[in-house]
Amino acid sequence: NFFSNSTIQRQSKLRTDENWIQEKMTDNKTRYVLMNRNEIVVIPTNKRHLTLLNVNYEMIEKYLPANNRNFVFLGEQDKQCIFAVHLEKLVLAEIVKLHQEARVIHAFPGALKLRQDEASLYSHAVGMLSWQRSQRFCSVCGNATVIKDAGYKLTCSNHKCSTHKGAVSASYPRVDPTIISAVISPDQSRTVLARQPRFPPGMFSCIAGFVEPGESVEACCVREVEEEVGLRVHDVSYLSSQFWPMPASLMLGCLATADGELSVDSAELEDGRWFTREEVVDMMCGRHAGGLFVPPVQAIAHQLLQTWV
Ligand SMILES: NC(=O)c1ccc[n+]([C@@H]2O[C@H](COP(=O)([O-])OP(=O)(O)OC[C@H]3O[C@@H](n4cnc5c(N)ncnc54)[C@H](O)[C@@H]3O)[C@@H](O)[C@H]2O)c1
Repeated sequence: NFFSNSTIQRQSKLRTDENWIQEKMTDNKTRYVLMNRNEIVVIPTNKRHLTLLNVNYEMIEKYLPANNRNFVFLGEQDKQCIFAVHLEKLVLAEIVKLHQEARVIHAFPGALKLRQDEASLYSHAVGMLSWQRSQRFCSVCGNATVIKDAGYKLTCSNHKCSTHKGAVSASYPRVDPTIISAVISPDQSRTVLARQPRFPPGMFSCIAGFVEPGESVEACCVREVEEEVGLRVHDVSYLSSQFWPMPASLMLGCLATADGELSVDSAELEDGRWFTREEVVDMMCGRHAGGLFVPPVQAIAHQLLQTWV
């Protein structure tokens, strides 16, 4: 699935080798992916496609943050190391000026125009860098955290902090498991799609929700479908997963059969309906008579519906 098809070798065992990381960081063959929160630096390849700007160490040396903050080693591809770095907006603007066709764009929907492998680099980077930004201080004593393992571990800078003695001695990157399900009628002829108020007008999607502690994927699917559209799910089968960089959901794609009376939770959803297979095909192809549509091909919601139709 899109955002989850990286072709890099993550080389996780080398993250603890500080000398190797330092050497690769400053090697001019190394490539840097630049971002600022939800923005990325790209070069248009044609009207519909973008590529990430390639920058080497020399080009960004003076902008690199102190103490390796906002910085992560993504991995190696064709013997070239790839790092990602979060830079201030003004810095990105300055770098862009040096590259004729480069521009800073909003990652959504911009990242949907990247090649699959670059979209996966972006999702890896945004998941890591947003986690680092959210963990600047120790949750036990409030002192600043220190980055370790090429960006993959944070420890407390206060050596007297109890985290240095306890089992939970460090903070690791966070991934939020989330179910997303195509909910199908028992006769297989219809599926339920719903829309949240924040969706673009006309867009309907599959039922989704975060897994809670103590829940299996199946139990979460049963609960979310019941909560959101009032239907009882009989069986759930897992299809595939997608890392969704908003900022770090792991979408667990399921198919489920459900019956009962549709009852939409109006606190969370603006609308929810049964759609026939034919309607869904029209929505996927952008030719629905009422102008309704489903998420784009890059979203696992689209892939689940594709499997069902
Ligand atoms: N890739 C796809 O096809 C696709 C389709 C639908 C939804 N999604 C993603 O699935 C996720 C969940 O969808 P949703 O519609 O329920 O989202 P949502 O963002 O509307 O969240 C629903 C509720 O869950 C709680 N919540 C928010 N963040 C949480 C977290 N990290 N952990 C636990 N609870 C949290 C909040 O109370 C929030 O109101 C979102 O990230 C959304 O972007 C992806």
